[in-house]
Amino acid sequence: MSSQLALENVAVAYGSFTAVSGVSLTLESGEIGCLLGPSGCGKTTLLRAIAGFESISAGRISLRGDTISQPGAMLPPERRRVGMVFQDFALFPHLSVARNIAFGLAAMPAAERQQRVAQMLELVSLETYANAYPHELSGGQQQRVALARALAPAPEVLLLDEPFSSLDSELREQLAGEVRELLKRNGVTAILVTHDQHEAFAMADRIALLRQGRVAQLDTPYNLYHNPGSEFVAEFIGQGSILTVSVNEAGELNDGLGMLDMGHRHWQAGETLRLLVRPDDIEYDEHSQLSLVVRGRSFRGAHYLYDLVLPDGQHVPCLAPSHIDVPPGGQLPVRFNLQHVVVFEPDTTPAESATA
Ligand SMILES: Nc1ncnc2c1ncn2[C@@H]1O[C@H](COP(=O)(O)OP(=O)(O)OP(=O)(O)O)[C@@H](O)[C@H]1O
Repeated sequence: MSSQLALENVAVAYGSFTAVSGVSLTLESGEIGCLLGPSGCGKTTLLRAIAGFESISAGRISLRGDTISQPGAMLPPERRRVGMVFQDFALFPHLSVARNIAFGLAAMPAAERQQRVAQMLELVSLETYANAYPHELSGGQQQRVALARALAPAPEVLLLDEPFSSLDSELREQLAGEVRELLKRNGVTAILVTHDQHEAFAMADRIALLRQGRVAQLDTPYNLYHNPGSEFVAEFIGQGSILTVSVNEAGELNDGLGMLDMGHRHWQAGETLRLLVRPDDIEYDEHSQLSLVVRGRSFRGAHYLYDLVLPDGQHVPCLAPSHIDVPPGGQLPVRFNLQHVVVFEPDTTPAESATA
């Protein structure tokens, strides 16, 4: 059976500049995907290509097996059965909530339209706001109206363009979780664009992390964090440091501290490796012989995130309970717990250019 949405080897060019190339990904029915990445990596360009606002210069985009974009041919946005929620919600200020939601249903007979609007109001729990105007609603409520409006025509895929960015940061993660619940409950296939990994984690089943117009890794949130395939992914996702370490004659890793306990893993003597160390790979241990200098720290409520200096000058993060209160310049006794860390071969390839 065909995927709900499939991108095969898609490229998008603006004149001679190739903004996106070689992008392949599929979404199955009811799946929530995410395009994540730093500013300028091509997220919006890809979303616009899926919506039909941007033509593609290579590859194919299809919805349930039907081609909607290929070089030189594209179905116009209004014929794609794609719904869109914009960054600023784009509600019509002079229309009531109900009329905003009814906007895309002009072709429907009036009675059916009214029923559909009522159903959408219920879906987003705004039944009592049908006659309110957008300015009378909170940011979160406005967003639910935008969602209801986009879902009203029953699109085959819902596109969400940075849907939480105009809301305050406290609300964002909570809303991302709520929107996920709503979409999952209703079996909506959706794709979200964001540069915020917490939003991506809270909403998506699978994430395509983009770098300079290409997919750096397409994976579950768990794998992106725990099994990053490259240093770029490791540095973009979560916190951590990448240490340069050498392998000694016994095949063990040595970083100037003595040996790092890596469980049963061994490497070729003489090699240099890059090791991803996450804050939870280094634990506070009051009995440890090893103390590291505190370079800085930030308060996280239950924890301090410490920035510690190794004897050779490299830094490592460490998450310690916040009652362990060592100011910068002090020494924190720690233990390395590196059984699950990720090791990279040295990355000598220069960053790829997006321009083909
Ligand atoms: N209309 C355009 N004409 C020419 N270049 C463009 C156009 N739109 C985007 N670009 C370029 O294409 C690249 C990708 O842009 P895009 O807006 O897709 O990135 P993004 O990942 O969505 O970034 P942001 O998170 O900042 O919105 C950038 O280098 C951008 O400068």
